[in-house]
Amino acid sequence: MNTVLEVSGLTKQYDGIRAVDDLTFSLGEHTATALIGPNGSGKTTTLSMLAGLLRQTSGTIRFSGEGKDPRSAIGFLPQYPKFFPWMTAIEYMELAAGLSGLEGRSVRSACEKTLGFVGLGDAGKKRIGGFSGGMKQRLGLAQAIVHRPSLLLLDEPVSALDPAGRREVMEMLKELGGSTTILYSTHILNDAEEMTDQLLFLRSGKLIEQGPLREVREKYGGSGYRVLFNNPEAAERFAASAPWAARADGSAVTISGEAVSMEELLRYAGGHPAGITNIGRVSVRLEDIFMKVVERP
Ligand SMILES: Nc1ncnc2c1ncn2[C@@H]1O[C@H](COP(=O)(O)OP(=O)(O)OP(=O)(O)O)[C@@H](O)[C@H]1O
Repeated sequence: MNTVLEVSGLTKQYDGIRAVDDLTFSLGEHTATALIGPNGSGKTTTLSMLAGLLRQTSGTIRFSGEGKDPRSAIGFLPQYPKFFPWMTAIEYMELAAGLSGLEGRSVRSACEKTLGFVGLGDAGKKRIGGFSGGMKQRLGLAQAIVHRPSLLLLDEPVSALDPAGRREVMEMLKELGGSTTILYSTHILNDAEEMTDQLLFLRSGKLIEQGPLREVREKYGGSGYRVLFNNPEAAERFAASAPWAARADGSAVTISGEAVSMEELLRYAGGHPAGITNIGRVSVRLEDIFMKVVERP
């Protein structure tokens, strides 16, 4: 896979605080990477340096589009995009398109098409001052993608949205992911779980865990099975007599995916069916992994 961005030893030192500390990672072409970490862990500072808005104290950022004007190759959505309330959405888009290097007669249609893509097709002539928070967030995304960047950096793209808006924007990002490399920070871990090839965990400016979601998941508990019973006693009996390690919790029994295959489990359960109401697969949630990673010594 081609590498789009290579970051090595990236560090940002402010007076008295190392906001970003020696980050090394790379982004493969057309992959989506979630940058996650507690408040103040350095996500915004990292994205700002990658977007070229903030100079690093040390370290290197190598972008495969080097040589090209980064404004035309990178799209950036800040955490709190700033708008001129007196401008209409289409005027703002044309301004953003110009700053990204788009010129000529196609600019207007690119802006209209992008507004349509983010669900603001009918709002082009409306003033931004009258937009809801969700509409502004969509407009922020639209300005970041109007020039079809090869690298899209998004700082909390969905945090300001309601659940329906979040879903829509995540679907848009998935669609863009087919042709763009995306790095986004988020606190909404359910969403990250859906659209992540790679995870980067930051804590106090340091990258303390990274890797493909599947590998990180395996490392922090993996996947397994949950057998549900119609009463806790039946669950206890099943867990105590099962030939593999099984943990009863109320009316449920959890079994590690490493201990047994689904086929074996079903065969065993068929011979010991007392009280069983459901058998399913479960995976450790990203939220649980997050807590383990950030609380790790
Ligand atoms: N201009 C600055 N001067 C001094 N310290 C700063 C500056 N900008 C950020 N910091 C500090 O750097 C650290 C990282 O901040 P940053 O905003 O990058 O974190 P974050 O992970 O994006 O947080 P959040 O999730 O709350 O948005 C914080 O301790 C912050 O106070």
